[in-house]
Amino acid sequence: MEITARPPSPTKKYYIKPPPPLSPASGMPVSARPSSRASVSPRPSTPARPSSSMKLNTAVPQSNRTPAVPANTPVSRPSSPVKTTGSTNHSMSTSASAALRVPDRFQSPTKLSPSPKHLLSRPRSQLRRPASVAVLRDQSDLESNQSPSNPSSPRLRPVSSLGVMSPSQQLLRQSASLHGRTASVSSKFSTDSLVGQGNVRVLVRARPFLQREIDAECKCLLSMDQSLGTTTLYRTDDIDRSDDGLSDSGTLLSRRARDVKEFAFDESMWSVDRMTKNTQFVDQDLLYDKVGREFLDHSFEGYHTCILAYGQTGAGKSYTMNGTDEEPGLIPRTCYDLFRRIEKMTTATMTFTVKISYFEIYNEHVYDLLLPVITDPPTPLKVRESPVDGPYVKDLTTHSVRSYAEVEKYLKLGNKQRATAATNMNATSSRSHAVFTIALKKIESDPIMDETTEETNSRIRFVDLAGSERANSTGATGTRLREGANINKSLTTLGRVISILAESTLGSKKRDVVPYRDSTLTWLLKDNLGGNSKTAMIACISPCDYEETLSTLRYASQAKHIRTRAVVNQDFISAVERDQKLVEMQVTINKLQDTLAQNSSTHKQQTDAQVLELEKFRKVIRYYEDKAEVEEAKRRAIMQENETVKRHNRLITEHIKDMRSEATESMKIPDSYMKEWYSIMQDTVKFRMALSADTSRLLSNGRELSILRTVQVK
Ligand SMILES: Nc1ncnc2c1ncn2[C@@H]1O[C@H](COP(=O)(O)OP(=O)(O)OP(=O)(O)O)[C@@H](O)[C@H]1O
Repeated sequence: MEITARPPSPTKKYYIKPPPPLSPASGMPVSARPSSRASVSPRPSTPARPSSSMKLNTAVPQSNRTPAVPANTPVSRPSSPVKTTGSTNHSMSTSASAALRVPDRFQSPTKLSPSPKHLLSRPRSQLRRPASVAVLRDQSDLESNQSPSNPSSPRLRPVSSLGVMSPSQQLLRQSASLHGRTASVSSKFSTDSLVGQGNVRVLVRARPFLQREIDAECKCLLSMDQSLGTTTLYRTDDIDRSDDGLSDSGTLLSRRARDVKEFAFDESMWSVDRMTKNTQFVDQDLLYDKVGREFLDHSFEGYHTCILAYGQTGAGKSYTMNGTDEEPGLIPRTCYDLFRRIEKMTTATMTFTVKISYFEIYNEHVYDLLLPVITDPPTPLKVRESPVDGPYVKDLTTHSVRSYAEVEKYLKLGNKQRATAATNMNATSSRSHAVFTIALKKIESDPIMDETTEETNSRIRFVDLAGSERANSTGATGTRLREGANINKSLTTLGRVISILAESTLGSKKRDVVPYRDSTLTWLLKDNLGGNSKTAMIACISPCDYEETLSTLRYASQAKHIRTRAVVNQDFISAVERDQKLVEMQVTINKLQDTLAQNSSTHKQQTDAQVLELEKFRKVIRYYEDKAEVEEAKRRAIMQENETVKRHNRLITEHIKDMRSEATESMKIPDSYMKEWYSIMQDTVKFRMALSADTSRLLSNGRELSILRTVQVK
């Protein structure tokens, strides 16, 4: 497991391959970066490098390859997320020998339906891709993909089979032709693919009826014209439609014409039922052909890509992106195809590394879905902005993967950890926006023949948005209600971002600030919505919910006006610069080693001093410990002595008691003596009393006598 490093410093010097000079179809500058980022100086004009896959088959002479950039023309690349250095220790080359482990269900067509054939079953000869897209087209590739059930004819009906078109359909066709987008699907956006800038591709997919809708006898409110990419929505099924949806005159008849809404998209994909006449049923396989394969092509060309699934809750977003075990969706199919191509393209001079990450935005907080152990409660991650790479999730884990089986393991883990809950509308409703990212790095170098090392970094992003919902439809209360409010808030911000970006594309004079920062979702998708990315939105709709479907279609309709400017994220390093870089890196390594060695010697000295100090302390402690022991011994001796003295005292006390009692015993006076003594005492008292009486008589006599004498003297 790896932790994403902070994006590299913007001061790094890179050489950027210049875009092809002009698009032959549009005459527009090819791969032009937005003017705000125009500080990038282009490399000296060189012929466009042939795509790698083309090289595989056509053996382009090395001398024809892009010449080395002179070492004195470095340019700084302010906005490209391409890294020629940094986190190389994490990267892992996927060599030809690396086993591409294919799960059983992809290996045996008889076992389970999603066999390789199932995943990639459409013959490449039938694929409707822009001419510019380079793909493997060798014979084995074609053979391995030949579908027996569908040997030659694409499942598209010819335009001529549509009959007479309604005026609005004709208008749509005219307008499409005016913009160079004819009904021929194969020509759609080829120009955009060449120049790397173009509108967000918008595809609409209508899902089948769910059991509860069948039980409620809901009626289908949709029809599609796939050749024009139009989707028509009716308020009720109260329309006069013949089997093919057209009246005798060929026009759609509605009694409530004002409630019929018609929208044109790049693709309108019918997945409602296989029985609808003149309508091609879009299963997971065909869906991958329509959008997944082409976007993977772009990734191999070096473009950042993003596919978003938008729609009402229960409209089929998760089914479209992830699918089921039996019917894998866009993400597993893309990953499977990715490793299949890597296996074929890896050579001694061309290697690939693949890293993945998966996070969700739940209640406006970002959570890593690929952490093996999630804390309870889970820790939200912070969103930071780098001047080079724009907004990114700090500390999000990225995982190097070498086979589809490894990706599948991570996907399962992530999907298991994603917040889902049952609502009235969907038994497994996603309560968060999930973003699965594949970082693909292609390194081409031929040390013998070629002077340059070419590095192409592209990012494939799949965004499964949480469903827009009305609280009364979902029956949400409490936590679900709060989740729903947050979901709606971020989707509303996404809507505002889309609307402002669309207005600016349509040349509105009003220059509103795009409120990317108003929600975590739009902030993290900033580049995909209005910057360096080829982006597709798949609007998933229910066949029988007028209001929600209308709102989704309006949303999607605005999104198709957004224009992004994707550039090939490619860097060239000349042999001289590469060597210089190696020398620089070696110098840095040496410096670091010196610092480490210095640090360790200083550290050793410090440690020795500390050890001495510690020893001193230990000695002091030992001294005090010894002292304490002696004191303790003394204390114990005194205690013992004390005890002995106490015992001694007790004995003496007892002895004294004995002696006293003995003495008392020996000093006892016989009763006769006592009686005698008593009578003597009584006599004594009597005598005293008599004496006292006599004395007082004598005294009174004496007083009388003295009075007499006094009188006598006088
Ligand atoms: N194209 C389809 N073919 C067959 N079944 C489909 C299709 N689209 C959707 N479903 C089914 O419809 C149900 C709802 O689809 P899903 O869970 O993908 O909706 P959601 O838009 O992701 O909803 P939420 O936003 O609530 O997560 C699922 O049972 C799914 O299998």
